[in-house]
Amino acid sequence: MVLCINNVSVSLERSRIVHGIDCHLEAGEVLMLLGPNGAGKSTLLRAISGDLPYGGSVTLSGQELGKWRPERLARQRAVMPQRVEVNFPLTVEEVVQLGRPGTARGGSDPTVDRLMEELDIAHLRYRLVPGLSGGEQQRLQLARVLAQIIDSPGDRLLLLDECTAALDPAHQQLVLDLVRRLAKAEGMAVLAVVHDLNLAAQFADRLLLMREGRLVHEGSAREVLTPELLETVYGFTARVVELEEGYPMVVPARTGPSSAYTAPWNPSCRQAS
Ligand SMILES: Nc1ncnc2c1ncn2[C@@H]1O[C@H](COP(=O)(O)OP(=O)(O)OP(=O)(O)O)[C@@H](O)[C@H]1O
Repeated sequence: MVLCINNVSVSLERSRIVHGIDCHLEAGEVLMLLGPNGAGKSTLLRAISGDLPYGGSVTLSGQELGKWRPERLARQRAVMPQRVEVNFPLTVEEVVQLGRPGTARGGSDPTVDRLMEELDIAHLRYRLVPGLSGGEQQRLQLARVLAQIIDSPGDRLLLLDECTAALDPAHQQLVLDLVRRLAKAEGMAVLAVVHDLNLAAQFADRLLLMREGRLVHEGSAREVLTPELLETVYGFTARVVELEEGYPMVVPARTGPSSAYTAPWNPSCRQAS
């Protein structure tokens, strides 16, 4: 088991934000964490990232996080937080290289080149980071965190907090496809906070649904993305349709003034049973 979270709780300013979460993650698995705003997803991720103190136990490869030597841990666990501000005048290539301690700055590194290609930032290689668009910055930060662990021996854990929030639909697909391919090909374990239920259905092996700091449901997309659970957790009325591609899709129900919009009929969709 790469990651074991046992009875983890987090308190901030004397308020309990995360209440006794249990979950585990195996090599090659992609687990996505869902839930409404304020559910405690980022707080849980920050605890696993070593950013916040927690109660309970979090082990990586069987060893409690606090017992890892920081330099070893940095080769096994990489974290992409929700917001990364980069205001210093480094080039795109230099920022990706920050994830590769030991590689000479300016020296050639095939892993850096490959990640820049995969994340569609190779053409920005010599651009200074402060001038990049939000989506370009987000892809760059993912390249940097992947560079940190991609070729480390042993278990690797990738923690992503809304890593597609600034991306257009094509780049959302590109990024999550890469993350999933790396999980399957390299055995990386991935825990990602996402808001887009349909991206979660498409790319996750398992979903974990949180509300008010507690785990509400865990399972496959079909088990978690049900109209009943979505209504209970988000207060959101939706239909769930089964796609021919083999995963479900959530379609918001038309309510109120927005009902003027009529979605085009899609013959590849049929109602989930
Ligand atoms: N330092 C803090 N002190 C007190 N409460 C905090 C602190 N930081 C966060 N919170 C609260 O903890 C709750 C959970 O926040 P968190 O950022 O983990 O939620 P989230 O599920 O990631 O939400 P979102 O989807 O909006 O990003 C929120 O109600 C937030 O206001």
